[in-house]
Amino acid sequence: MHQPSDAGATAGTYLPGFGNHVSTEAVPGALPIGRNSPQRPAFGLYTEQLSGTAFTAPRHENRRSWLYRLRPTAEHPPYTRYAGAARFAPGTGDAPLAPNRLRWDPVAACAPGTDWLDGITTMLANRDPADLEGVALHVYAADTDMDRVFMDADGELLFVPQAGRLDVVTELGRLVIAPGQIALVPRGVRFRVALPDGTARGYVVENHGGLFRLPDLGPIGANGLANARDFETPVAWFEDHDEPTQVVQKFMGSLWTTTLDHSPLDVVAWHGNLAPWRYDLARFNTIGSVSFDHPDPSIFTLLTSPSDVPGRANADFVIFPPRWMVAEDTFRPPWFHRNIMSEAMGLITGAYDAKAEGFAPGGISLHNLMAGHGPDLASWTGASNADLKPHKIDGAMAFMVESCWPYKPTSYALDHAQLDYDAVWADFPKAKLP
Ligand SMILES: O=C(O)Cc1cc(O)ccc1O
Ligand SMILES: [Fe+2]
Repeated sequence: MHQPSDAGATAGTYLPGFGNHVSTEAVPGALPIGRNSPQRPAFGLYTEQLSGTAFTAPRHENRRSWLYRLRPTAEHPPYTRYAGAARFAPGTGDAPLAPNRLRWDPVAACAPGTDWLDGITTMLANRDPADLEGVALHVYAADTDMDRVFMDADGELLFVPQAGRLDVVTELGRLVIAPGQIALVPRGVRFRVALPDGTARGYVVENHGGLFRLPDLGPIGANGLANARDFETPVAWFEDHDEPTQVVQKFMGSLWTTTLDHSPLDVVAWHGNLAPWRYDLARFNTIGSVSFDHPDPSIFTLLTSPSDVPGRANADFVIFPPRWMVAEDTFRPPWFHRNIMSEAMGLITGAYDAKAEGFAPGGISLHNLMAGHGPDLASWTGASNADLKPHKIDGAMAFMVESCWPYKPTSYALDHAQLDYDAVWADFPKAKLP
């Protein structure tokens, strides 16, 4: 039967560090010592290796964990197409991609009884999951705990809550996150999401490419931005639940389902360096200009997924946290620019300094490669005339998923974009030559 909390550590027990080699057991003696695959694991547990990188990946990039579970994952009936989650993973269509800038208001409230999975709307995607490259941006709105279990074979999932906490119950442990925190579930790890506050909204970044890692710091030095010690990995937790459990998985862009006669969240012990984690954005050590000019936003990179081209990210996850603006003789908000990288942005709370209005918490903006963008007229006017005293941008948290691959909006997204986004850059006064 269901024995959540007594069967191991309760939610809220975490181990610090990013990408560490962790050993954790919810039942003493469950974890083999000195070998991965003993002939007869303790208690008749089943051994399983979960690989997040190729067996032969260089050692510093190699990520895998060993799981010791009540039943082997291999024991399952065939998958058939899943009929729910109508706005999840619908594909982006073959129509030519217009170069237009686009912006979206938050999605409408969900129908009552919608869980996190069925409450997902896919907004933007680039590349095919089978390419093992690219990223997708989904939003969710939900008001019901999941009974079923989900697994994404197409990529790792980065949760960015915007309203309401999430209790992410995974094969490798439980993570509770609130708005202002983020969490990552590796590709292939099964989980369900409960809503401690009854409702929840937010974003999910799905990364098909190289695993998110901490960026190199270059001249910044050995410390700064997101520090490794502030990431938290849950200890082992399992449920012993012999009841029918629906499993839904995303595989090659479509959703599939099967039903097990037990819960697959049955990993009693595990060790390795492929694991879920959570991180509090308030721990981000924000670095900026203390002289003049507005630095490139790469200074705010929290996580990076590299592509095959050095320095050109498959996806950078970048945040715009509260910070002091002190630069002298400087236009302080983001400048006008055109970028070879494609920029998808979301807003967790507050107001973004380049957009006076129209970019609401829960909304999204898209500036694909070479799209001219930057401050809207109101922000430009204000910042051009501001008294340049030290000023704190406070109470705001925006993020950007910057990708070398242009994003395609889904057909739902195209049908629901704001109609007049271009107008925010209308009516700039012409420069006057002497
Ligand atoms: O377009 C945006 O708002 C994101 C952004 C922020 C910034 O500070 C500099 C460049 C940039 O693309
Ligand atoms: Fe930009």
